[in-house]
Amino acid sequence: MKPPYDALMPLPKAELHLHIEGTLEPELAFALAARNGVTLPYADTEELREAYRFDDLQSFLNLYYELMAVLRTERDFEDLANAYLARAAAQGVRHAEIFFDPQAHLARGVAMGTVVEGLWRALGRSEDNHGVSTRLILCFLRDESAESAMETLDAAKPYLDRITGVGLDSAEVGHPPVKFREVYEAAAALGLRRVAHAGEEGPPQYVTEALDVLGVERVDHGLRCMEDADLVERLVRERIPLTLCPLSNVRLRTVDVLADHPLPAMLDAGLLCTVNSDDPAYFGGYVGDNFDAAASALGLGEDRLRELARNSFLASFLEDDEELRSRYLAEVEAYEFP
Ligand code: HPA
Ligand SMILES: [Zn+2]
Repeated sequence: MKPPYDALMPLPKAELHLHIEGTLEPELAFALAARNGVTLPYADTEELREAYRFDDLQSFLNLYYELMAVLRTERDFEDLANAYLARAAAQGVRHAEIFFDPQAHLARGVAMGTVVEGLWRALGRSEDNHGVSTRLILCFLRDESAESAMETLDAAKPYLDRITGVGLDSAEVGHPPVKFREVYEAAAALGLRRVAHAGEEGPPQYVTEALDVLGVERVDHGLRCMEDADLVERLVRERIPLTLCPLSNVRLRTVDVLADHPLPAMLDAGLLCTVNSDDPAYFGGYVGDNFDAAASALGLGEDRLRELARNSFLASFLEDDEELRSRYLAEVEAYEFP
């Protein structure tokens, strides 16, 4: 039986695929615009929300990068992160591994230190303030050059005590993982964990390449692996987690409707799937909303939902705090659906 909506909010979960810039709600965008004297090309929040009609990844990214203009100071990044953490905590998130896109800020003259220290003002106090443990993952923009990615990694070197790993995002098709071989090697040599978006809009070969060439430990989206049975078998055998984002897939037209989402087939195949929100301000919901929508549309029962919550902690980068991971896993097992 499908649990009622409210049951899925307190279910303890980790969020592993979340772009902090994608949590910028229209109300906060206008507040920051006013604070920083930035003019947005929209009259009000309603007109801005009207612009949230996406045909594909690129049409979303255009708006995503445009709105970042309002993020200028450490305090802006702190406020952005605190707003996310409060919403996430209210939806049962106990641990969040958060992506950020420094190149999009450096290009606007906002320094790496402003971004990282601003985010850290919120993340460093998140366990106390929100009851959410956090990690930070620096993403390279795959539609920028490999040289730019390497320069970005260099710029991040003074802040590596704040950064757990690297990722790869932005426009996927035409920008295969192999383009970033050297920067991923350099990141690995610095002791950073590695993930990458692959198989969202791009072909299954990009997933294989992310594993073989970049050495990723976790694949973001990875949806299109389902087109390649050998790849699915490998992902199952190697226990490679996939960070799925159901509402994002519908909004960006990767799947037509949620009822067609391959999540149940992926779980049946034995894949280590997790459910996440991606860019919740743009895609119609935070992670609890993704759990709820997926449960309703796909008829997920309690066992599947508990499996997804368990997977989120198993797939997290909590190797540096196994005690905390064990505590979270125990919370998942003890959770009683009302
Ligand atoms: O869903 C996404 N895919 C790729 N790049 C992104 N950058 C923010 N969100 C996304
Ligand atoms: Zn993403």
